[in-house]
Amino acid sequence: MIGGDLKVARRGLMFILSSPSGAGKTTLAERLLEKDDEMVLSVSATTRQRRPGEAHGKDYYFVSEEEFTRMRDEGEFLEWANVFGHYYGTPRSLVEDVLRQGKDVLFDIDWQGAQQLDEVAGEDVVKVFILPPSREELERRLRQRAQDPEDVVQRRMAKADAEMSHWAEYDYVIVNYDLDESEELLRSILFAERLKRRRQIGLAAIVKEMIGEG
Ligand SMILES: Nc1ncnc2c1ncn2[C@@H]1O[C@H](COP(=O)(O)OP(=O)(O)OP(=O)(O)O)[C@@H](O)[C@H]1O
Ligand SMILES: Nc1nc2c(ncn2[C@@H]2O[C@H](COP(=O)(O)O)[C@@H](O)[C@H]2O)c(=O)[nH]1
Repeated sequence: MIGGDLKVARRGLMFILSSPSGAGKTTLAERLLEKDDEMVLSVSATTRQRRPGEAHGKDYYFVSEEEFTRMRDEGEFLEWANVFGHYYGTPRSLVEDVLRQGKDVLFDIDWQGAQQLDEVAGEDVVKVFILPPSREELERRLRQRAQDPEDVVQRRMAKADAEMSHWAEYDYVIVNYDLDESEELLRSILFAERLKRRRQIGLAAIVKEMIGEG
């Protein structure tokens, strides 16, 4: 995408979106992916129930607790956490494959996962926190999504403060007032991060060819 066909070889990055449930990160992730062929979504495994419209292998790998435990114990996850009473984990293999191709991986994970990826992948990680405009708007969005029963909505609202208290651990923070504006801001962050000198590993060879060795 950047540089058209004549691309400078670059190191792929790990682009993490976190937010309290309902702030809009899944919607923003879908929008980012729609127009970007250099980024691939990390599809997590989870033990939670499938929501209407969700597909196995696209939104999540829906697995039993036994299967999740087996995957965890065999080291198949790059990170994993218990969120809202269910297990969620990032399968290692896709992430490693995509990064090896010099492409980026997009993660929709909570603060616990973001901390773990930071520990294992440090320099390759870019963390963005999405805040809702207000608590009232967060609750409205959770309800209008109309995919969770009332007790689940209540539980997620009760956990929103705990998730939001981690905002300062992130590199960037976007208050998601308007989807179009937030999408544009996210894309700006992504493009700037791709252009960081240390990620453009093909630059040295290009410059060497232009100016010679000395
Ligand atoms: N800026 C916005 N203005 C109005 N509605 C929005 C905005 N952003 C997202 N929404 C809506 O809010 C609802 C929740 O969004 P979404 O499912 O993307 O949240 P999420 O952060 O991924 O939640 P979860 O962590 O539970 O997966 C959706 O119905 C979405 O269309
Ligand atoms: N640490 C991880 N958190 C994850 C992962 N996959 C999703 N999540 C987070 O869980 C909550 C709830 O998601 P929902 O789809 O049930 O609404 C949300 O904050 C996700 O970001 C994961 O692999 N690891």
